[in-house]
Amino acid sequence: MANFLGYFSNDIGIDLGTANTLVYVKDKGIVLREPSVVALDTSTRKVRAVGDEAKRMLGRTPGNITAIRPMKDGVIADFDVTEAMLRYFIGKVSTSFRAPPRVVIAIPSGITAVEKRAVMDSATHAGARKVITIPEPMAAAIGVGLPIDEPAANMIVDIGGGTTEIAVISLNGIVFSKSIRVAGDELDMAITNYMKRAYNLLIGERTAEEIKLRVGSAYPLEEELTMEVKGRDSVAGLPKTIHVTSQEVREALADTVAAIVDAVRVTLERCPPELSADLVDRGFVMAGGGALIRGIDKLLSEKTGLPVTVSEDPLSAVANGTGAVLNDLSWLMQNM
Ligand SMILES: Nc1ncnc2c1ncn2[C@@H]1O[C@H](COP(=O)(O)OP(=O)(O)OP(=O)(O)O)[C@@H](O)[C@H]1O
Repeated sequence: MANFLGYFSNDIGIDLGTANTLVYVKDKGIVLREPSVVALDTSTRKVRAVGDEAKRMLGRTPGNITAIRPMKDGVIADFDVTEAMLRYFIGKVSTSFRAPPRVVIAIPSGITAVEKRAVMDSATHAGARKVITIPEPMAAAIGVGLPIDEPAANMIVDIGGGTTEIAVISLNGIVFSKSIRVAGDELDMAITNYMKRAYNLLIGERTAEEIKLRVGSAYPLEEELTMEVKGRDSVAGLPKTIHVTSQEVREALADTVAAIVDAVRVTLERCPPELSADLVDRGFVMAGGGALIRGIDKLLSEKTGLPVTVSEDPLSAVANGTGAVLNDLSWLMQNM
């Protein structure tokens, strides 16, 4: 029965993320990578733009258009808009398909049954012929190449936009997992709040993310950085420019980073002793865009005493994992 579902080439894997959606087409690899953002006409709710084009509009729309992120904390916040977004992305990659695609879609491990059903319905309404789900940390572990079929601990820490997923996997199964709704978006929010508190400076979502990317860190840097930040003075109401240092941003991020460190430690504390013993040598692998925060690997290694590796292309790990299982959907159905 191995591969009984695998004869068609129109199978796709989707990482439907809070920040980014990636689509993997079987035998082709990742063919689409766009922000999970949709711009809508305010009065008619008609979709005006999706993905990259819509993200450029975030915070800059006139009254008749709203740019929204339909996924929040790793789950669907707006069902209709998520469906429209998925329909657009699926349509974009499946122009050459003869039949509607079968879709493997990664979902957070902490999701409720109702939330899972919403994702599946959304993909079905968006044009999928069949929808199979895979827990995000499992997809990430497969995507980074961990030998999850071995009787040994494989640990993955995936810091995305809305959720941080931590899991210990052995013999194709999740032994223990923890999902917290604290990740990249919370880090951006911490920066927004800091700017308001320290400088009376109001900044938008995109600026907060840019500060994180350019000067954000979780561990002291060999050479600290500075950045010019523009926004609006909350008292005078006028445009204002300030200079912020990487030390300040690290301080702003500290509490949120600590919550992620805590979740990793809790997972380790719950790990059965034999698997803990494996982790002493094997350590864990980091994936998701949050793995790229400067020094987060160093901090986590220091706080856990374990070796930590950042995967080669952390932003693609989950999508690559969904792609890897497309070759053997029967494995997925047996194990998930
Ligand atoms: N170089 C970087 N440094 C710090 N953070 C980064 C970097 N690159 C991307 N990010 C952050 O990673 C997050 C997006 O990561 P990713 O695409 O893995 O998440 P997602 O899959 O959309 O979210 P989720 O898994 O929570 O649904 C964003 O918050 C983004 O700001």
